Amino acid sequence: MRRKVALAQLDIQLGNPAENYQKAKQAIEEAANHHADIVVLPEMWNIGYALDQLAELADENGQKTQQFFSELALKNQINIVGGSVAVRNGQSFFNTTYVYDQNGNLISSYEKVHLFGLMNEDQYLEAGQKENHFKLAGIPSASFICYDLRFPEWIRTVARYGTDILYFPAEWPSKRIEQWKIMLRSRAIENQAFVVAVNRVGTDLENSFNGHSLVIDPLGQVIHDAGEVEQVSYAEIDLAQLAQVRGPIPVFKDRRPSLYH
Ligand SMILES: O=C(O)CCC(=O)C(=O)O
Repeated sequence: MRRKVALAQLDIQLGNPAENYQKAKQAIEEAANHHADIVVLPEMWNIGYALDQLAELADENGQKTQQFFSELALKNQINIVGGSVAVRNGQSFFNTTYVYDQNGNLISSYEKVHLFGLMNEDQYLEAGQKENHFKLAGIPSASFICYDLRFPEWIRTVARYGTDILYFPAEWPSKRIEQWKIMLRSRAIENQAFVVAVNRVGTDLENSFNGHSLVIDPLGQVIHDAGEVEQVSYAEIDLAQLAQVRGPIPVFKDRRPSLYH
């Protein structure tokens, strides 16, 4: 089984949802025109890290984003891993992913579990409490958000169900991009899964972002690097590779969870 994934490496406009929804719409339509099966967006694409404007700008109960994805997925017959958006729930704010199938149905959602203090998330956001495992385009998958990447025990907790693609939407700053690449490759190798990771480009008030959205195979080989410009780019995943990798080295079967703390 093969699947074509589209990586929407966007230049997110700080505190400008109108422009960002327009960019996301164009990217999803472009991916569909290129016959991608799945399109993936970056983290916090609706407003960027305008955390001090959450009260005015966060999406109330995620309603606007959910309607936006549902309509675009159905109209364009494309599966969407919707990066993440800033969402308001009552008095709390979350960094939330929505996943839609090509019929416009909400498949799952996820609230970022590990908040990144260096970008002040812990001062403004509530942390999520649950994992995000789902089947999309026929593929058992899981998604995380950016800083979650530094917690291999969290990734493994979700991946142990049998997960073929791990998605990582992010706003990962340029200055630590080598760590991004190394850790993404490690998560692919140790979980014997494909990794699809979508970062942003551009700048905000504090950081610059240089993309390098990646698709990595279960051996840890980078099969696609989106480079450093704003673009939608594509990679084909051959899921038959999973059995070839997992057969001779059955990592999940050989685990000794009773010894781990
Ligand atoms: O862990 C890092 O270095 C970057 C994390 C990050 O930027 C985020 O979680 O938004």
